[in-house]
Amino acid sequence: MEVDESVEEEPVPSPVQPPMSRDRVPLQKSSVCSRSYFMVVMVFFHVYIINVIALLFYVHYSNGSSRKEFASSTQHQHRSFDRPVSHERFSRTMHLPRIEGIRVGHVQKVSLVPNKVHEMRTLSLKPLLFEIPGFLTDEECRVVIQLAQLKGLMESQVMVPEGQEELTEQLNLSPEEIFNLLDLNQDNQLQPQEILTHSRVRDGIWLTPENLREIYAGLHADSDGNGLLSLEEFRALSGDAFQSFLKRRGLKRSQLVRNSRHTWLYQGQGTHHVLQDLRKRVTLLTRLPSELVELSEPLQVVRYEQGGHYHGHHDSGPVYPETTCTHTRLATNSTSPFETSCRYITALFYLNSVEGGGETTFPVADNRTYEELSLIQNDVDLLDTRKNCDKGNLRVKPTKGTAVFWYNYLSDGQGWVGEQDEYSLHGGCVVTRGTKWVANNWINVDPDYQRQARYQELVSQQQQEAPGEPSKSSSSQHIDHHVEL
Ligand SMILES: O=C(O)CCC(=O)C(=O)O
Ligand SMILES: [Fe+2]
Repeated sequence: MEVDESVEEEPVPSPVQPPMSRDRVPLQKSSVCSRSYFMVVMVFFHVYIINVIALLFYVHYSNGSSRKEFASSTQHQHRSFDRPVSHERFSRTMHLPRIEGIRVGHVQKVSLVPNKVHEMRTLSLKPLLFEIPGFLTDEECRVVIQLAQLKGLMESQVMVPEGQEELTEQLNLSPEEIFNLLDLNQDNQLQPQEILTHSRVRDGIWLTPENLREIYAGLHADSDGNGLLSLEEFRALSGDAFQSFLKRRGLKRSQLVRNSRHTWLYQGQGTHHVLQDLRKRVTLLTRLPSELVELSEPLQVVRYEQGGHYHGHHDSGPVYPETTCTHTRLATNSTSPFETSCRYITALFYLNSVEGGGETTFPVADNRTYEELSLIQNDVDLLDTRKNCDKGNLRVKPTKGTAVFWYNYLSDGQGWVGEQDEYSLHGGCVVTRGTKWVANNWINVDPDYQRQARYQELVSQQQQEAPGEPSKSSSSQHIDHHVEL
């Protein structure tokens, strides 16, 4: 390419050049060079300074976060469990695998014990629910039942709940305020569903729509007879009118949410090998990290007599921003009123084959929609396992040695716990003949990753500080602070 050098050396003044340009002192070549040189040096100097600062930040923060890796059990920090730990961020190093259901009826082979292959059948996709026949041997069922009997079982639900009147008195609520609390859909009327839900949740008393009609009639509560309570009608009732009416009428165990006895069996080191084996098998089955399973609640063994039942419920509560989990409470120093047992998975074992009834019902499994208030209708209350088990979508027959397991939460799409799966609603149908023995293994995971991580880190530190001692943070707190659902 040819270059017209004359143009370079003697620029032709342009007619549109600003007048000032002519007056400029022509720059010497050497001064142009030194100016450019200065600019380049300055740019390099700034880039260098910025790099050094960035490097210092990187070193500072990367040291910090590597210390805070999830369950960094190799590191020994001299921090006791009682000392508060806060403002830590744990990088996401743990993911929760979720077993694929594929489709209802799909069977997958799983290897859980040497020389045996189990078949795992998908029972529903909403909730994700599986059945594994022969999960326990007959001998293992016998051992678990005998250990529970040896330990002793207690009533799963007390007849008279305490402390409710005190709360009402302390808060000094007006009838309007109580009415508003009960009016879930805020339509200024109390539907039977609203009263029934309240009674079941608050007192654990299972009123039926017929019971309610009987109470209204006995107390002359529904003066216009439309089946609803207006604020005026509600005001006319005294604060504990319902409770006093029920007390006068007498309360039977069959009118409670749950009519069974239960006990808890630890599954850690030093316990019967069958209990430890079961826990290992649950880890293999769920494919969850073993530390999660080990830090979960002990095994709950339940006995239903003839006539026993457990009405429809969720094993775990919904996730609100204020929700805290019982199992991670010690690690978070929280005193939230929204505390629940965060049970990611329920593994339920049938320890005997029941002669009559006693199925586990999943009334809305694989339903297209879920609407809480429409579960209770005047003619059919799908939550009632004494009356309406035959009307639900899915029932599992209790067969000795069979396990069922399901997810109580959906995934958050990033390998952690997401929203509660409302379709996991279930209950134990009334036992019409014989006795029913089951055991629950719940796997606790906090939907808040940071809280779960902090909890596990604290437990691992505690174990390093006092090796061999049972962790104050794990099984024992499930017993001490267990929230009955
Ligand atoms: O007894 C059953 O079939 C269900 C038990 C149950 O849901 C529970 O114990 O939470
Ligand atoms: Fe349950």
